[in-house]
Amino acid sequence: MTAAASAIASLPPAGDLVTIPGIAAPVRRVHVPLGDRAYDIMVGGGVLAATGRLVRDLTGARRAAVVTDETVATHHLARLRAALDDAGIDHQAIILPPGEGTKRFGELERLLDRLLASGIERGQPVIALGGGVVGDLSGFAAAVLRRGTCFVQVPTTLLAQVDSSVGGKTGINTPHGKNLIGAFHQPAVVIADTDLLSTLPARELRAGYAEVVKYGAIDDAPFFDWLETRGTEVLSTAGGARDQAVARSCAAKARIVAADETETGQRALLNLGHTFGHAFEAVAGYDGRLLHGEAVAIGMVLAFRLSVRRGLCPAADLARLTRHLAAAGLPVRPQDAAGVNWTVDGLMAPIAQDKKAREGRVRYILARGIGRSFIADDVAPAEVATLIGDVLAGRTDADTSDASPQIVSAG
Ligand SMILES: NC(=O)c1ccc[n+]([C@@H]2O[C@H](COP(=O)([O-])OP(=O)(O)OC[C@H]3O[C@@H](n4cnc5c(N)ncnc54)[C@H](O)[C@@H]3O)[C@@H](O)[C@H]2O)c1
Ligand SMILES: O=C(O)C(=O)C[C@@H](O)[C@H](O)[C@H](O)COP(=O)(O)O
Ligand SMILES: [Zn+2]
Repeated sequence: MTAAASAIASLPPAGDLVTIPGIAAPVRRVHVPLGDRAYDIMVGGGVLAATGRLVRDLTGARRAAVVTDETVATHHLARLRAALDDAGIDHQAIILPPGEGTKRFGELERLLDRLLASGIERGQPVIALGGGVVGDLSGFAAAVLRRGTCFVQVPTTLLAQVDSSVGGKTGINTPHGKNLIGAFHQPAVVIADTDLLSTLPARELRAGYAEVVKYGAIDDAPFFDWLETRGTEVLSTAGGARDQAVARSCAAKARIVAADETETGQRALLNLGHTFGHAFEAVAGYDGRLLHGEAVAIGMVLAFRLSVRRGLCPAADLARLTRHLAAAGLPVRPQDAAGVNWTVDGLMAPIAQDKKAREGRVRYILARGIGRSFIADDVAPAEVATLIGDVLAGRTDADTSDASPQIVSAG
């Protein structure tokens, strides 16, 4: 990863440090101030063991349903079950197939059937143990089960710890596009045990890192600077820098969500790279060839390239973003995902379905530079089609040629 000219050693810590009985290290607590739906995100190594007590103290529930996937169950379900047993919470585990393909209607129906069969009540939490797929699907199931059932997130991927477990967006994909069916349903608490990331494959870690970089690119230039220096540690080493990056990301998301819970305005900034990224995912077919975070990395580069073309953003900032993502081992152009038949028309169709559209006009998150993103509602489809066509044809703009990246691999 590029060493920034000036070493940025530290960032002000996010959240506050709390001690939880039975947990060796202090835990960082980030608050999401949402009135009667306010909750805490608990970040730190080992905090999983406190899940039962935290859930019991918050909800008073003595029963719960744990939803997870086969891979996560192998690694981490036994410890969550022990934590629930410790607190006297009777529970049943529902284990889903892993991967993006699970975020669909058929699986939602099967999950709802199993939750109903378990007899779980509204006040008894559905606990999502897994990545964004488990979180989005089971959060949506909780949102519609008995018209709203208590929900708890125990995220196990970097992406889920920094993004999908926070903010209450839940839902499923359809052949028309990503997350087109869903609901806002906030969790009662988020328990982000960063030790769980030790079993996560390096490719998944890198995909989650794209959403970390996103926060810097949206409105936190000092965080982006810091990532340029400490990103390798975030990707390769448990503890220290990784925990800091998770807490900083959660604090950034909490701040934006608290100001605009249901995305009537500024929350759309969290969609930087997603109008393009979701289209890439839809065309790639949710089959693992292109992960969500990878699609977001490519999408952010396109959003910055569009901003440069419009004369809004210095080309140097596009180059810097591209270099940092590529150095982290992330794809930066659609062609980097092999085996997908990319076409302009194929990508424009899901873009037209984007949820940020107003009166038929798709809005994009553009940038005046790193940390200076904004919502643009004057981007014409033809401008986007030209951009995508140029990128697919490998035509780079003369002033935005990217410096060759130094690839590093995650741990
Ligand atoms: N709701 C939101 O605000 C939001 C935000 C960002 C992304 N998302 C959604 O999240 C999804 C992507 O989430 P993801 O990247 O976590 O993918 P994922 O849930 O598919 O998890 C990635 C893979 O890692 C495995 N895994 C999970 N934790 C593991 C662990 N600790 N050790 C070993 N393997 C583990 C899973 O079984 C899976 O195969 C997408 O559907 C995206 O749309 C939602
Ligand atoms: O929480 C948000 O708001 C986001 O946009 C976060 C995104 O990283 C995430 O991928 C989200 O699921 C996208 O939301 P969508 O409304 O565009 O489907
Ligand atoms: Zn995302």
